[in-house]
Amino acid sequence: NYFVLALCKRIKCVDGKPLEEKVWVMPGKTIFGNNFDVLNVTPGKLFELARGWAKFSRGRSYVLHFSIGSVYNIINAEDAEQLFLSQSITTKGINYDFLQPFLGDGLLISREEKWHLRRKMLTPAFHFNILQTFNEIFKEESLRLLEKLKHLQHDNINISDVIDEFSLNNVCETALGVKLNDIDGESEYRAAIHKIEPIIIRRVCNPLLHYGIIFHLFGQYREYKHYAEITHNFSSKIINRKRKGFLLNGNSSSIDEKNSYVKARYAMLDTLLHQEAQGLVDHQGICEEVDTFMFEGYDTTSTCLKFALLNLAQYPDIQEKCYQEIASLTTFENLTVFDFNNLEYLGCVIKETLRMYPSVPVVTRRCTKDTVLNGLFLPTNTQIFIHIYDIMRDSKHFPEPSVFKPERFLAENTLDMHPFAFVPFSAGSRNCIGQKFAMLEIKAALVAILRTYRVLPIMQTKDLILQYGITLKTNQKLFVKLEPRVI
Ligand code: HEM
Repeated sequence: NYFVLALCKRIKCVDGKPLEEKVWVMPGKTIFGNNFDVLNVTPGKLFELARGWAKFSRGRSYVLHFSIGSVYNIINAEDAEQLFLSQSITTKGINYDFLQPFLGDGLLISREEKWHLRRKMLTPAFHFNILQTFNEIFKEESLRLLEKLKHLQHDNINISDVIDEFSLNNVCETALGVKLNDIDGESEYRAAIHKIEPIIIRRVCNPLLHYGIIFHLFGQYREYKHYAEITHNFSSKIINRKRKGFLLNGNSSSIDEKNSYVKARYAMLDTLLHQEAQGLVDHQGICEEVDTFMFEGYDTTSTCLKFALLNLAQYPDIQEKCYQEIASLTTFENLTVFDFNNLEYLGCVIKETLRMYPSVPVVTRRCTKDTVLNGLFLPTNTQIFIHIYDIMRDSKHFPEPSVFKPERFLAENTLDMHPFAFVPFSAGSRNCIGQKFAMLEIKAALVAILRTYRVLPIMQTKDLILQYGITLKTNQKLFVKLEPRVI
């Protein structure tokens, strides 16, 4: 149909049948395929457009045609399964290229051997033993969060600022091992990230800006560079601070490398500095991982926490059930990782929040060679967009998908759940390395808040206007009100 695009290599069915038999081929608005469908749309419009496509295809995965090539959009668990299980389709898609000046070639973006080595190097830094030490910091930071909320409790509270700060403090103090108390530039770092996000979405939506030279000349390259520098200056301060402590306290001598029974475990930045001392990673490598973990560890978790608070405010009966679950716990300071893990209903609330408002609504991959997936032939450079948001709103697996029902995640209700129906942390080899970290941090914050306050609604979740950022965003500020509990 698109004769202008006919020269491009296109997706085909392996068995020679028409493509429409396997996937929905989304009609474009012009003879230029879907190129002009997304041109210069806002992050909000893009989100709306993608939901429209998912509705139009009635749950079938669909193909879009662009001048840069075809995009295979996966929107159901059945089609996601083979992708997540694949050991060969692990290279990230085009939108991650645009993140590169900000995050460098860290774990999120890197590929092949480099990714493999780094993942192996950093996995122990998220081991259960390490989480136990992080738990103390999460609790400390949760108590500091309560202090802040105490001063705001008489007003409608804009939760973004306090939660963002909470989340960034946590990741810096745990994974990076540096307290932010006397390091300035934290709020500038957060502000810079929020300036970078729309620049990236704008670039994704304009195929011309995909070309580096055009983005440099006519895109927001200078602005992007400026904001990326702010984030890098902040992360450099953290690395320098940690490096000083590392040199002062001595380094690799404290690791019992020879004794295979004693496997020392360190927070992420310590691990990297130890590896640097052994020549296994260089300064550049440390910077890119710190940038990656600081961003991934902060923005994703704070997004989930904000939506969880909105949901709890919206559904007082659900909030009450959470309160009943935590009411009998010991004092907050004495809560262990086991105590938090045992909070089943609160866990269900967090999962249902992630299902309806996934912090990462879409992840992407690129075919680095001709590939066969789900009976489709995908030529080299085909982009694959895995719409986590749509997968988790599929009524086949989650009846009444727009209704907030934490009970869906009670153990007895998940026995027959499709293994790839609930994938907020992605799945397969490139799944989220920080998922247990995130669940623990979110639980600590919610327990602290819920045992002290009743969270009251100021806005309705149905009125939220969602939009794409690097993480899920809303185009309005998020407010709740707090009422102290009388115990
Ligand atoms: C609710 C919180 C979180 C959510 C929903 C989330 C979600 C995700 C998703 C969907 C991916 C896959 C990205 C892709 O395939 O392109 C991912 C990867 C990753 N996440 Fe998370 N994440 C969360 C918290 C965290 C935390 C707390 C950390 C670190 C402290 C973290 C670090 C990472 C890293 C480094 C990767 C890349 C892993 C790799 O490719 O090997 N995330 N996350």
